[in-house]
Amino acid sequence: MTDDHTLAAELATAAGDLLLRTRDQHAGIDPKELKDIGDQVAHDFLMAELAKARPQDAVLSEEGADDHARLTAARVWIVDPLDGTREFSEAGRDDWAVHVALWQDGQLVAGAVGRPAKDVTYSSADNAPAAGTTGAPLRLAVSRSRPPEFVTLLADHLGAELVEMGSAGVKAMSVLEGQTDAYVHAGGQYEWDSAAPVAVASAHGLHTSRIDGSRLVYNNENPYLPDLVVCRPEVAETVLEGIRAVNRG
Ligand SMILES: Nc1ncnc2c1ncn2[C@@H]1O[C@H](COP(=O)(O)O)[C@@H](OP(=O)(O)O)[C@H]1O
Ligand SMILES: [Mg+2]
Repeated sequence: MTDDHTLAAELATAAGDLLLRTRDQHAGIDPKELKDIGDQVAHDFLMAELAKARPQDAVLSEEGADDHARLTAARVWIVDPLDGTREFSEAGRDDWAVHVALWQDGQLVAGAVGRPAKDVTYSSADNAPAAGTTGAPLRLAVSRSRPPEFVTLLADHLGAELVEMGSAGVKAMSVLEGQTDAYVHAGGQYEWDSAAPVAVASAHGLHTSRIDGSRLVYNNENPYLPDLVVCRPEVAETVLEGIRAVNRG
């Protein structure tokens, strides 16, 4: 049987290929319609494949009805079939992703972030350390369409640069690639936005937490998980101290 890390990566890659084909087939249609089609085809694909490969497991998907059987299940796949939906709908953009994570007995145990337009899938099966950084100033990955004011204040406090891009997965993986030093988000998000990125980032030795430094906890009854930090371990204390300072005002 395919192991969980490999399955997550295979599914993220295959759903990503499907999304690339879907985007080509529907080139030129109304972006709103393209977003809906993308969300749906990737969701349907992942649900069908997980039902085949892991029929006993529960699934929490951004695009599916929430089946509360997951709350007593030992294993739950947490998936965002298309993260960075807005960017997917804009011709030529490559900052969108497919997220597939597995939660088991209280923690994330496997995950993959597919970045189809770049032909790359990041996986918890790999544990190579994150790529190096250039040092000062710190670079913070931030939403291009709705940067939280909190992160702008943090960048001011730290003397950091903001690097704008779409998708939570793409932002977290930019830390892994050494393109940024930290991804800090606050003000709203759901478990599917961060589960796979956090599983992959932590497998590669990056720091992952809530903005108050506490552990990110998944498979809660309410999947709202509004904030997170993914960063290089050597800057974690600086970033968390900066967050405390911004919160103190
Ligand atoms: N304030 C907020 N409330 C809820 N979800 C948010 C949010 N800010 C960002 N997100 C979600 O986080 C993902 C990355 O967003 P961004 O690129 O703006 O940082 C998006 O997922 P989806 O594309 O799956 O909807 C987006 O919906
Ligand atoms: Mg998302």
